[in-house]
Amino acid sequence: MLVFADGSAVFGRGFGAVGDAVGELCFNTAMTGYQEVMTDPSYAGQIVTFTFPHIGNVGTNLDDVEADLPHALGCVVRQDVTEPSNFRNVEPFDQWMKENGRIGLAGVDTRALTRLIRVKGAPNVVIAHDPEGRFDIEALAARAAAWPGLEGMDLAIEVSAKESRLWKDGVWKLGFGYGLDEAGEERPHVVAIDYGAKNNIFRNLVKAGARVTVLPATASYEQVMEHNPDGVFLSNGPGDPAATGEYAVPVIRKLLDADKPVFGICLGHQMLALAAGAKTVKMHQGHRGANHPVKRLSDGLVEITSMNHGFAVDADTLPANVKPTHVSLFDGSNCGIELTDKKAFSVQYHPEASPGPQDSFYLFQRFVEELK
Ligand SMILES: NC(=O)CC[C@H](N)C(=O)O
Repeated sequence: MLVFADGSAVFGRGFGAVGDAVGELCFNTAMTGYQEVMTDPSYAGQIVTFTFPHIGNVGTNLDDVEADLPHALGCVVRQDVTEPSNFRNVEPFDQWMKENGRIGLAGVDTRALTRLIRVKGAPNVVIAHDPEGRFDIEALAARAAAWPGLEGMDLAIEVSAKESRLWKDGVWKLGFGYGLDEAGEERPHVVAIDYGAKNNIFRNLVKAGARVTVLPATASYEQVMEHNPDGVFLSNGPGDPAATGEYAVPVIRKLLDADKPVFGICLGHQMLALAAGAKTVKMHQGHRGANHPVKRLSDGLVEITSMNHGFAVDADTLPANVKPTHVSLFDGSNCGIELTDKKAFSVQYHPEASPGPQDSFYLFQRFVEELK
């Protein structure tokens, strides 16, 4: 069941792990890519309602992962998970959820739940799974009420890579998998700061022609510079961008002062904006899906994008040297910036897709070409 802070509850049929977890309930409208969504570290602290009814029907595989583990705490789905039907399947979705300690709830009216989130905003809930049905609803509601919520919560530090490493894989090809990066030393060197990165971002940087070294979120300015980067990439990640405190924004400021080219995605976009002097705000329901239209302001072209964010850059707070470059056609919120006096730009959406359309792959090429 799902238990809300006010004591209301939604019942369904449990799958995956037995137990309970507290977090923010959000919804994602993507029609493909549930394994990528579940493993996206930006979903730490969240429970995902999938609006698409057939979740789990292609099972899980070893390739479609954005991190080593699922990071979403659980998921809520309409249909019961069926036998996997796909040549790439390795393990059924419900078993994969169970092995990874993630809770699933099926048989829920996900349309009603989504409407509730849209009206009331993303609520804090407990998801609980007990095959015997022994639920202490009052205690679970109290837990949901006591959870402080994502605003002010720093989660990037928890999911970030702990060690630095060289990234090797390129993008996935049918029959070949991810393949190895044959890149030589002469390729531009991107130091990617991992605040909870999705793997497909690094794969796309490699595909665009970069050599990629991944550093932990807590890497200091000096540690970044030791790797002699041609450019620095700021990754996506979970939690409140304004709560990343001392380890992120001050380092980004120093990188800008040193005129290092910077490219940021999602949390990285929000933190570049903070470093430039803008503010971020918590959104009512957030944007999560794989078909969000975004307008590129330079020429009016519309990109269909993959999105996953619950915070946004407040466009009214952008300083004079920060130009908005992209805007959401759903609600007008800021979706991209460029610093006019530095080589730094970022987008709120996910050009690496996974899941989603490939309209925005050009951004990786643009960044790597600039470094060349
Ligand atoms: N995908 C992301 O990087 C999400 C950024 C941030 N945690 C948000 O919810 O807005």
